[in-house]
Amino acid sequence: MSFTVPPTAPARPNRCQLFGPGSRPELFAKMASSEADVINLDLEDSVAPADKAAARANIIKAINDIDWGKKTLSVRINGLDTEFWYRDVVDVLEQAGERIDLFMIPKAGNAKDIYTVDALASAIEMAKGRKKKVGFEVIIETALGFRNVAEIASSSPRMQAMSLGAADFAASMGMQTTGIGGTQENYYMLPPKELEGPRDRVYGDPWHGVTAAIVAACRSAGILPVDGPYGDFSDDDGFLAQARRSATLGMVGKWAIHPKQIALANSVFTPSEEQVSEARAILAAMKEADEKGQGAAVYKGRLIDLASVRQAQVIVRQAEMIAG
Ligand SMILES: CC(=O)SCCNC(=O)CCNC(=O)[C@H](O)C(C)(C)COP(=O)(O)OP(=O)(O)OC[C@H]1O[C@@H](n2cnc3c(N)ncnc32)[C@H](O)[C@@H]1OP(=O)(O)O
Ligand SMILES: O=CC(=O)O
Ligand SMILES: [Mg+2]
Repeated sequence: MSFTVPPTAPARPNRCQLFGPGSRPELFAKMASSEADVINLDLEDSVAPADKAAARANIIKAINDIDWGKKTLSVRINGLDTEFWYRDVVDVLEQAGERIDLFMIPKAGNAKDIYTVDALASAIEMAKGRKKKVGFEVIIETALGFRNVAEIASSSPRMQAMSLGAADFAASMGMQTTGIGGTQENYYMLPPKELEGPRDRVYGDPWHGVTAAIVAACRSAGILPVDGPYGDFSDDDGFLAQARRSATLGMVGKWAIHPKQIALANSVFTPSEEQVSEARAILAAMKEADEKGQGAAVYKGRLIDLASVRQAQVIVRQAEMIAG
């Protein structure tokens, strides 16, 4: 290990973040009774400009009136390049009670963006005598945010999580797609032409680079890396494939933009019984090896050592944290 020890991420489940437009208050009670760990009430891109004020009022009322249970409750504010964001922060922090947990800051470009919202939130919290400091989560969804992902992740003690926003990210990067996340038709490789046999397409993952960058930034800053939206909510298999790739790379959860995606996300980001018992078996085998004074051992024909212990602990800790 480096002498620099990264802080640990918040120990709370974040397997699924369910979004709903602030302009559709009829959805709020359904969101509260869902199986999502995190609720994101949206003031940004799912709310038309003419509806922003009404959506703010809806969200303030919902924060105050609805029983959100143990869920993490987050409000996505508008981007810092708009005329809306300051009023989102001011109205919510002045008028909503302490039940709100997080602001989600979209299109984060650099640490100064987060500092700006931090300064405003801090002033309001002091003025209003709020006891609980609101936390922050951000979306990496621009080329600038991708470039500055590490400074954004460690920009404020309020930071708790960071999501990949595939739709805006694609737009900002100039990617040739209108799909929101997942496999892209033209992102493929072919076997070398010298090889015999059919040249079937092998699809790559166009989100791999930014996903790995987000995970590294989050893990070294002690915050939670999260995969964002999968737009085609009629494609369960596509959602599962995208979520499994993110989970394999270290993300802890994924957004749902429709309630049918909640169970899919929860299934991927809850370690399965097989994964947990395999991890526990590795820990037991290493304990036995340790008692014999060995740092490495053979488990089911493969090497395990102290790194395997750390890998197994990730899965066991995740399962225990989710079980509560
Ligand atoms: C790129 C980004 O920024 S993504 C993040 C921002 N986007 C969003 O927040 C969009 C969130 N999702 C939605 O607004 C909606 O789900 C839509 C527009 C995609 C589809 O809405 P609908 O056409 O009403 O969906 P549909 O008819 O399939 O709904 C089925 C049921 O789920 C409910 N439902 C739909 N969306 C949600 C939701 N987000 N949360 C909770 N319940 C919901 C409906 O009310 C309906 O309930 P019912 O069976 O009791 O009548
Ligand atoms: O905000 C989310 C996105 O994908 O864009
Ligand atoms: Mg976006």
